[in-house]
Amino acid sequence: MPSNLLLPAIVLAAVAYLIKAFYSANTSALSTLPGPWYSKYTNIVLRYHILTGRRIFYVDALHQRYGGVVRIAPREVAVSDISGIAKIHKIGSGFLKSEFYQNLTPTREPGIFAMQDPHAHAARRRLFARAFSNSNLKTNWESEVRSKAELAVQKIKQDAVGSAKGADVLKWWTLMATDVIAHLSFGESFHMLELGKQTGYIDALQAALLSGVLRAELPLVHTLLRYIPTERIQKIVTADDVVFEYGALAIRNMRQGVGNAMNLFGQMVAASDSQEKASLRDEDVRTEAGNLIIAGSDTTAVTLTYLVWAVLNQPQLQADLEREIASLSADLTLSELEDAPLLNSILDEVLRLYGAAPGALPRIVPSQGLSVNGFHIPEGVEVSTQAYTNHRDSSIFPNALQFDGRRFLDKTTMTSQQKAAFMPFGGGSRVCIGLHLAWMELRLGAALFFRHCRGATLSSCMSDDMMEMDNRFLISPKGHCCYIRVEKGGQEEA
Ligand code: HEM
Repeated sequence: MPSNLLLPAIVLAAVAYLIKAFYSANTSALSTLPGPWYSKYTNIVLRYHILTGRRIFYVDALHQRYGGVVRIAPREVAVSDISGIAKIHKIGSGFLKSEFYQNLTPTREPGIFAMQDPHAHAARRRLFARAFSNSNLKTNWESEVRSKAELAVQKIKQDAVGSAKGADVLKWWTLMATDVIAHLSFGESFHMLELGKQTGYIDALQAALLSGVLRAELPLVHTLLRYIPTERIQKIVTADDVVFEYGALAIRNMRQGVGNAMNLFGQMVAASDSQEKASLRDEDVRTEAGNLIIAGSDTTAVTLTYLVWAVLNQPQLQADLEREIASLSADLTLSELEDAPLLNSILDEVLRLYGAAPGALPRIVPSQGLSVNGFHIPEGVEVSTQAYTNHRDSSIFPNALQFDGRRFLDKTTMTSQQKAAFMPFGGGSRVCIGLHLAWMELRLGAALFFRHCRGATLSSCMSDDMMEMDNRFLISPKGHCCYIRVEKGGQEEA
């Protein structure tokens, strides 16, 4: 082409592209959905908020402005309407998890968290269900969980008493929750609570997760990073391999383990028939062991951290909770904790406002489409719901933005709307499989803390700003810490 025609050709191509983009944006079946004008053309604004850790706030603000159904990107719709949420998450709805999950999880094969095929997922779920049932956890794992929670609180107390800065509860809850789920997955403790820091395997797991976020949100950047030969970058892009190799330990303990050395997979296999056994191959155990650690560590740790922070911000509530815990037996049995009214009400309230996974749970609309609020969303579009918005809806929860530790004291008064909106552990067939384990850790961690660290206060270095939520699928405090102090002599039981 003669060089004097090159520029006009480029301009013409650009104009044609813009006309096509404009045409398809305005004739698409989604063009009538409410939302900001740019969401018809680009996902760049949404991606910007995801990468800056502010997706939940951005989408929530769009719901406040545009209502319960909002187009947030050309092929993505956010739904906060309760009837829409029920349709998306109900069992057998046909709304499958989107590709997002597979990109996010750092393994070669999709594990239970990311699987899309409903039959394969249901089979894996059945296999896991026994091991994660409340009764199995109580019989086989309560003493491990309890001793780790006791050690975590002992470490918190050691750091908190008499020191100016105090103890970082986020650090100790993270080591506790990671030690718990690592022990269950691998069949032996990583002893991170004893070491006071995380192991190289957990470093690799976190790097693999970071690599997954990049793969999900910025695939081109992820590919290019492979060619940058610095040690730091290579650690991130090759972290998958470290995680995969380490999984061999889970396989060995599944086969050889007895008693405490047996892991959850060993228990699953022992309780399954030969067909089910065959469905759990060695590479699945590697995958699942890593995934369970990701799903079961920061989630519980962050929730416990916000619990301490929220309660310490309300001295009267703190005193009442400490009194309730002090009135229980020296053993703090699980059944006592399950029946402790204020403890459980506070935990529900923490899960409402600060549950660790309040963000988008993306699903793909099935062939019949989704009709909600008078709009029709066609097959193939990605729809997502976020508990952050529903849990803060004041037409559902009165004074929704206020942390009210007594809100759930009498759960028989919960309205059907409240029950439908309350989804800290997700819903339907993909509801959190670790929720009984989470509740065990939350109850034990909180009760032991408020028994042994009575009168704790937030350290003077803490500000509300540091506890603002950073949202990267899960939430975590922006300041990456939560320091508390206990006065000498003030920590003993009354
Ligand atoms: C307070 C703590 C926790 C919270 C708030 C939480 C929250 C959630 C949520 C919202 C989901 C649904 C995700 C979706 O639909 O996309 C989920 C799924 C899941 N969670 Fe948890 N979780 C917690 C603790 C745990 C623990 C301790 C484990 C350990 C095993 C765990 C393992 C899983 C797994 C494997 C899934 C995927 C289930 C499936 O797709 O079938 N979670 N969790």
